[in-house]
Amino acid sequence: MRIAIFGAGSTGCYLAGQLCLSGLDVSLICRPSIKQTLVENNGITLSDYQGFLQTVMPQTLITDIEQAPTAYAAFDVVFVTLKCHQVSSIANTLITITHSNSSIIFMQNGLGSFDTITDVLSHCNLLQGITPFNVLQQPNGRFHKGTEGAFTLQKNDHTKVIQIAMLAQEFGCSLHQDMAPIIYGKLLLNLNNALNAITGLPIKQQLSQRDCRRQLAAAMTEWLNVCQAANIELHQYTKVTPKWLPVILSLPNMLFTLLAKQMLDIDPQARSSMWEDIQAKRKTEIEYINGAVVRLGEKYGVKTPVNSAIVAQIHQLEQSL
Ligand SMILES: NC(=O)C1=CN([C@@H]2O[C@H](COP(=O)(O)OP(=O)(O)OC[C@H]3O[C@@H](n4cnc5c(N)ncnc54)[C@H](OP(=O)(O)O)[C@@H]3O)[C@@H](O)[C@H]2O)C=CC1
Ligand SMILES: CC(C)(CO)C(=O)C(=O)O
Repeated sequence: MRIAIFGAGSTGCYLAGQLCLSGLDVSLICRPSIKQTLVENNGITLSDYQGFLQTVMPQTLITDIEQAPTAYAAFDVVFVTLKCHQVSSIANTLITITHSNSSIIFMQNGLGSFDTITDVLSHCNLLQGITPFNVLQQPNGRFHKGTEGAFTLQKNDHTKVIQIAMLAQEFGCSLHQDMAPIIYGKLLLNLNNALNAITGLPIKQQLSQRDCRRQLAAAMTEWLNVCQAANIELHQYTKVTPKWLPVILSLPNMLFTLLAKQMLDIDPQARSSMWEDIQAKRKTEIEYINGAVVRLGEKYGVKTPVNSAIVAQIHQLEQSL
């Protein structure tokens, strides 16, 4: 089984590293700067907040598909790990590198990017996946996992093989038939991405401040209201059920610290991917995250002023950089 990671950046390199260490055949399709970093540092170094540290080199590093004839119809599984707004631009290349039995697994946060591509890719199996944890790209080809969780993939014959290989290395990997609750539930957590980028603080420090938690609770409450109106079910990622999260987040600091130990058991330096985007002066995924809450709110007649304000603030930040 040949696997490609298309758009290997923070999460893509982390996933590639775990797959390689699981004994799978992995190629990266990445920017020349990533290739150069990996060549100079003998591969991808995976590290995590619990002390894991290992370096591994993927089989092939491709920076230009047109210069890689061995990539034509070559991949049985392609993980797409680029940003939401970049997904639709790679449709033709995805067709070129896959065959009729391939599985393409889209690993984006938020809502909407998957829908932009499904119509044009009807030749093979289209799946979704989620990275429930944070990955920060660091110097020297190091990719650091800052929070807990394991890759979550839609179930089919390819992902079953991947899961077995990953579990054998104790990496964790969960499979689900119905990805909708997984994606919608993750969106609830991603409502912190923009707030984290706005405060500029590490997530742990941000969540230690009650005012910051209350803003997050307000944004989450709007999404929970939309989900109730739209009859959307949410997967539970935290110890408490989604509907209790805003309540817990709004507690005074002492009570919150006592009750939400797991939420604060994260790397002191972990930040959201949107914080990384703002720092790198890249376009953010705000329209697919808080923007999606606003759009669905409009559709179901639920007011979402908090998320609208967050969208506007992030657009302002994008323009000021
Ligand atoms: N980072 C994180 O901690 C988490 C991220 N996610 C989600 O995962 C998805 C991916 O995020 P993340 O890994 O952070 O993204 P990154 O921006 O780190 O990685 C995407 C990579 O793909 C590259 N790329 C874009 N287009 C192409 C192309 N045509 N050919 C080759 N390379 C390309 C980008 O280069 P360039 O920048 O030059 O365009 C970048 O290096 C997002 O939806 C994000 O929300 C989910 C959980 C955690
Ligand atoms: C893991 C989490 C929720 C961390 O903020 C994330 O998805 C992101 O940074 O994009």
